[in-house]
Amino acid sequence: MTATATSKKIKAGILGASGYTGAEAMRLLLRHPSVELTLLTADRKAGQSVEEVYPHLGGYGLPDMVSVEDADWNSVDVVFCGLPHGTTQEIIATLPKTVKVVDMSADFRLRDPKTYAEWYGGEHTALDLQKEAVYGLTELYRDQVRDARLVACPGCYPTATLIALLPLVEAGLVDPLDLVIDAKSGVSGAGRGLKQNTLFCEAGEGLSPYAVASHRHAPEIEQEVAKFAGLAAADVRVNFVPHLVPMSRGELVTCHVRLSERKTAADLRSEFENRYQGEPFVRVLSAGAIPQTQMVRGSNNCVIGVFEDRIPGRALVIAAIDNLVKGSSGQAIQNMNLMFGLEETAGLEQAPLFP
Ligand SMILES: NC(=O)C1=CN([C@@H]2O[C@H](COP(=O)(O)OP(=O)(O)OC[C@H]3O[C@@H](n4cnc5c(N)ncnc54)[C@H](OP(=O)(O)O)[C@@H]3O)[C@@H](O)[C@H]2O)C=CC1
Ligand SMILES: CC(=O)N[C@@H](CCC(=O)OP(=O)(O)O)C(=O)O
Repeated sequence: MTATATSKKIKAGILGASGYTGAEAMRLLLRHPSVELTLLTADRKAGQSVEEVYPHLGGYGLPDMVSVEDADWNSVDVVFCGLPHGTTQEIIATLPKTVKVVDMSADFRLRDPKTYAEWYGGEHTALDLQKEAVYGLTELYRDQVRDARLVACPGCYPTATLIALLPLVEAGLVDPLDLVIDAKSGVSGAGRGLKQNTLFCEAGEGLSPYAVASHRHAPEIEQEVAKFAGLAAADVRVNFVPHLVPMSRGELVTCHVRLSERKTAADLRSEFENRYQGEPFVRVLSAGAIPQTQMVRGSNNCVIGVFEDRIPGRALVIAAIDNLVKGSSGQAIQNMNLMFGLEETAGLEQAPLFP
């Protein structure tokens, strides 16, 4: 179904609407010219109104939250999944094939079932769907996303990291076997569920590295770096360390790269300028300008800066996104737009919120 083929609005459901990515998807889709929200699901909050769960979204006439068991799949053309890992695959497997799926969880991102089982604590239960899924890093997979029924949106850290690295790896400008990624995220990246490390007293006024060199986004980044470098995934290992930062949203990655012979930071900048020219949501900053999370807050934008390193033969690429927009719900809507033949930017045009 394309928007040009029918004037009817696309009927969209959000599974996991009571979570943070679900709330952000609701906020963005409320302004989407071609989408009507017809189904919202929750687990513990099933039966509650949107106003009860998210007071800031009250008064927009959204449907109440229902459990997945009570969902009417005939009421939707597409579902956005903001569900925990493992849960999505079970639920999606029961859906009619006519419903398109934009998944924000990690269930369909990893192509190798063994790697999935190793990092996500068990066998995948919907391998046929995993094979069908297209990796939804829109800027790099646009053509495949257009034709997909099931899109697996990248994790928030991989989104920023891969936008910053894949064009350089593909062009042979940096060594794919020497990538160090120093990543920071706002606390909403951990979801709305109660967790000790995201309590105000534990996350506030401090900076905490976690999952040091053992985060499940490392194999996802390695999968894509390997693909774009023409290597086997098993041969690529990246150094990836995430940090929790006391801010509600935003994400920034500082990527330390080794330049290929005779290449300079200026070559990296030229590659980005060529590659991302005309991209509606990726902005390569002018030399010297420093990416900050404040530049992208509330928007679907990704800003990138390239810097010389004092160590000869090395450079730094810094990228910032909003984890709840480009890092999840915004990118998911960008993908949905392509899947339905809409303007890629529909519903996503808002400028960043500052201060
Ligand atoms: N937060 C972020 O920045 C990003 C998150 N993601 C991924 O997106 C997904 C959603 O994340 P987020 O919104 O932060 O998570 P939240 O924890 O905030 O929300 C999870 C949602 O799933 C529902 N849910 C939980 N268990 C079940 C179940 N067994 N059956 C049906 N529904 C269930 C919850 O319902 P209820 O509240 O009623 O219990 C809630 O609506 C996760 O896979 C996450 O890793 C990806 C990129 C970025
Ligand atoms: C701050 C924080 O806790 N962030 C989450 C990443 C959220 C996300 O993008 O990832 P997934 O969809 O892969 O879960 C984490 O590190 O687990």
